[in-house]
Amino acid sequence: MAIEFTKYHGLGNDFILIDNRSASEPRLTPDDAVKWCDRHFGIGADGVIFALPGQDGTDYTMRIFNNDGSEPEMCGNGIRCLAKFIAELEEITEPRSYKIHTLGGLITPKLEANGLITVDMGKPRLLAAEIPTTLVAANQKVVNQPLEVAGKTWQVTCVNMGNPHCITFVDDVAAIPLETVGPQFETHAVFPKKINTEFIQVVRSDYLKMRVWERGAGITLACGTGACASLVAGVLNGKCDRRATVELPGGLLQIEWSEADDRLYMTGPAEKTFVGQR
Ligand SMILES: N[C@@H](CCC[C@H](N)C(=O)O)C(=O)O
Repeated sequence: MAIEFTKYHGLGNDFILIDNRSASEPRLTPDDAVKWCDRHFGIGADGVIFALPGQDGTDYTMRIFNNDGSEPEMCGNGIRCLAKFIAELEEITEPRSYKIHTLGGLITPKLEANGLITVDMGKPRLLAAEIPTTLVAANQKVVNQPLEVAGKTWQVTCVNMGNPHCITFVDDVAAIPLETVGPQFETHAVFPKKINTEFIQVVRSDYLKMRVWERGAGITLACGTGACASLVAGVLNGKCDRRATVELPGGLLQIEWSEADDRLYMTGPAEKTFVGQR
């Protein structure tokens, strides 16, 4: 039987959204997701997102498969798309927020009157399992660790925003050969769960330029969790303010790491592109 879907994107980071409210397991397998996401033989997307019933007192559960079929814990651009998708399913037009259960914890997107979505992304974790313990043990520093990749030593800071990120500050993001170094970061032996990799150019203390190689999806036009993780890395390295604009190839995100509650707040758009069935 054909399954209905809606295609959304958050700054060009694009997803197939599926109404999965009637079942607690995703309606597609990871193999299906690979086929659906194929840009030549399928619908084409960076991932497939399922709106499932809530659990532990939440309104909904979000599950997501990357376009290689792997399942990440969280997705920042995806959860903005999910908020718009469920508002449409519920026929809600006024501002409201949703409590969403994810594998990365409770996340709360809020639909604003201006059409943007502000997401309470929770607190960053710095000493998560994803931070290579070999590196931490080497000099007991959490930020700015040396890491050998592609024959070069990079200074990296690893931040977990539900999913793991490895951030490097560079002078010129345009000069980074993402297609070649990205996969080598992603599959580096020190990251047993693989990793998302962000390269950040500090334009001003309140304006960062970012390019990303995503775990399980490769080069994407934007990454919300990556933008949050990068701002945290920037603050910890004394390179940026706690509130900054992050410029991605697909557009701008506003990110704040609140001093008051230690939580990250991400504001950006989500747009519906088309509906279909397959
Ligand atoms: N694009 C996303 C992150 C999607 C998951 C990522 N590829 C992973 O495997 O962790 C975002 O906007 O956060």
